[in-house]
Amino acid sequence: MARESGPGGGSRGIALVGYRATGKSTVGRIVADRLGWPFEDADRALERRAGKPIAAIFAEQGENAFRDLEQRILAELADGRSPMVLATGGGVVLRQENRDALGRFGFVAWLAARPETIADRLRADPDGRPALTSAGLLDEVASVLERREPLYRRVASAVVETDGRSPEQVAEDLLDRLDRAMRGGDRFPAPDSRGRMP
Ligand SMILES: Nc1ncnc2c1ncn2[C@@H]1O[C@H](COP(=O)(O)OP(=O)(O)OP(=O)(O)O)[C@@H](O)[C@H]1O
Ligand SMILES: O=C(O)C1=C[C@@H](O)[C@@H](O)[C@H](O)C1
Ligand SMILES: [Mg+2]
Repeated sequence: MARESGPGGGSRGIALVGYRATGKSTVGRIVADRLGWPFEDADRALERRAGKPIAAIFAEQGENAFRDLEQRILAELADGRSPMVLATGGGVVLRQENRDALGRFGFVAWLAARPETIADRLRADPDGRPALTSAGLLDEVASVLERREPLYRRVASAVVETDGRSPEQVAEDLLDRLDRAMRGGDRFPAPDSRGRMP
């Protein structure tokens, strides 16, 4: 799959990208537990730094200010040397600087889902996510996702489908993809997806 920074080129571990409610935070935690690696959620790191929820940043300072902070947080998180599992924000791929920073991760998993699935999950998880357009929920998801898909694809080492699968099944698939990528010779930091050192 095409990448801007070369497949498996980074040493920062695993990053999960994808639209809202594709399960980056939920699945990322499971994968980190399985690997025994630290887990970080870029959205939560950003909220800690800002001292307020993302919705308040959008409302008070606008989306651009949020994107600037998102870029700073990702740059910091990508700058360590030991492996971690990072759940990113859904719009992280919008900026070239962020796509470059994702190249510091050895494996970038794109969690994918159909717009209908995403809208259903968002309705069931009213987490105060700010609107991204003035359209209705399903129209917003479909149109924003369509615009972002080429960007997710550009940074992804693998696409992991999440429709009709539990977070545990998605995590298992991700770990299998990781194993396969390592066997395929991609450079990746130890240990492997079962916690073994190569
Ligand atoms: N595979 C799945 N099957 C069913 N529900 C799921 C699945 N993955 C995630 N969910 C549910 O969808 C909601 C959003 O999940 P989560 O917060 O992990 O997504 P996210 O990709 O991190 O979203 P965001 O970009 O908004 O942070 C939660 O209620 C979660 O339980
Ligand atoms: O898709 C998006 O643009 C966003 C997704 C969330 O993870 C947050 O990063 C924020 O709500 C913006
Ligand atoms: Mg999340």
